[in-house]
Amino acid sequence: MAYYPIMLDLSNKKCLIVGGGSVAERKANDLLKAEACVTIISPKVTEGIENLYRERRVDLKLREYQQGDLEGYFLVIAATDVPEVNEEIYAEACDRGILINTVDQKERSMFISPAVLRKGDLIIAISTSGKSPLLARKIKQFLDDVISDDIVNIVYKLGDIRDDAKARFDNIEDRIRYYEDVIKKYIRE
Ligand SMILES: C[C@@]1(CC(=O)O)c2cc3[nH]c(cc4nc(cc5[nH]c(cc(n2)[C@H]1CCC(=O)O)[C@@](C)(CC(=O)O)[C@@H]5CCC(=O)O)C(CC(=O)O)=C4CCC(=O)O)c(CCC(=O)O)c3CC(=O)O
Ligand SMILES: NC(=O)C1=CN([C@@H]2O[C@H](COP(=O)(O)OP(=O)(O)OC[C@H]3O[C@@H](n4cnc5c(N)ncnc54)[C@H](O)[C@@H]3O)[C@@H](O)[C@H]2O)C=CC1
Repeated sequence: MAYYPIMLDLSNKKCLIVGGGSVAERKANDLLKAEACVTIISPKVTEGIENLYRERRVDLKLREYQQGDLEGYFLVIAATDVPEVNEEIYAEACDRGILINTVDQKERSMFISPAVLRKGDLIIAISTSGKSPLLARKIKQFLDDVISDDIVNIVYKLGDIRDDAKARFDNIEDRIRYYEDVIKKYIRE
């Protein structure tokens, strides 16, 4: 499988997770970090999901998945521990043209989740194309240790000077030279 990585804007988009175990909880927290509107359908849920519901951060339907549940959603994650149910959800998502991630079968997924390191606006996503999620997590931890938190300010400042540079320099070559000088200065510091 040759994947195409993208950065999706999920803010205020309706996203559904079917299943309420530890995998569903991890995916729910990641979707919330992206400011998505999250609904979970599952007869049983973890304490973590129960807390998210109590804090009104997710909507919850305490029942099994039914055909038709995907109506109106932008994205769905099939995270039950029953392969046949995940297959049904995948089939409905394909019929409706909804983006789907099936946690137990990458062949039944239109996208898979990378391990994600966030430092302010810098987002580093690591995928092994599904070969070893554990390795993806370890690489994330390694990068977290070696990339200083100063990067948060550097990215912020570079974002800030960009509008100014567009007004100051007419051509892109001059702008790129300017950004490179600023980046060199910050990295040296
Ligand atoms: C294909 C994919 C689909 C998807 O979920 O999107 C998938 C599938 C499966 N994962 C399984 C197992 C584990 N998954 C993790 C952890 C994570 N899994 C994540 C992503 C992905 N997992 C996608 C590919 C990512 C890539 O391309 O590398 C991460 C990165 C992000 C996230 O989940 O959001 C997150 C780390 C988050 C972080 O810490 O940052 C751990 C380790 C742990 O829990 O510590 C284990 C146990 C160790 C191991 O197996 O490696 C199993 C077998 C279950 C079984 O054996 O029963 C399947 C199914 C299969 O492979 O058949
Ligand atoms: N993608 C990933 O990162 C990983 C995937 N997995 C896979 O993910 C699956 C789920 O893992 P866990 O969360 O640990 O399992 P779990 O057993 O803790 O949770 C399964 C959840 O699915 C719910 N469920 C069962 N039937 C349902 C139905 N018909 N409708 C709605 N909800 C239903 C259960 O109530 C439960 O809340 C496992 O089968 C495993 O193969 C496991 C580890 C990591």
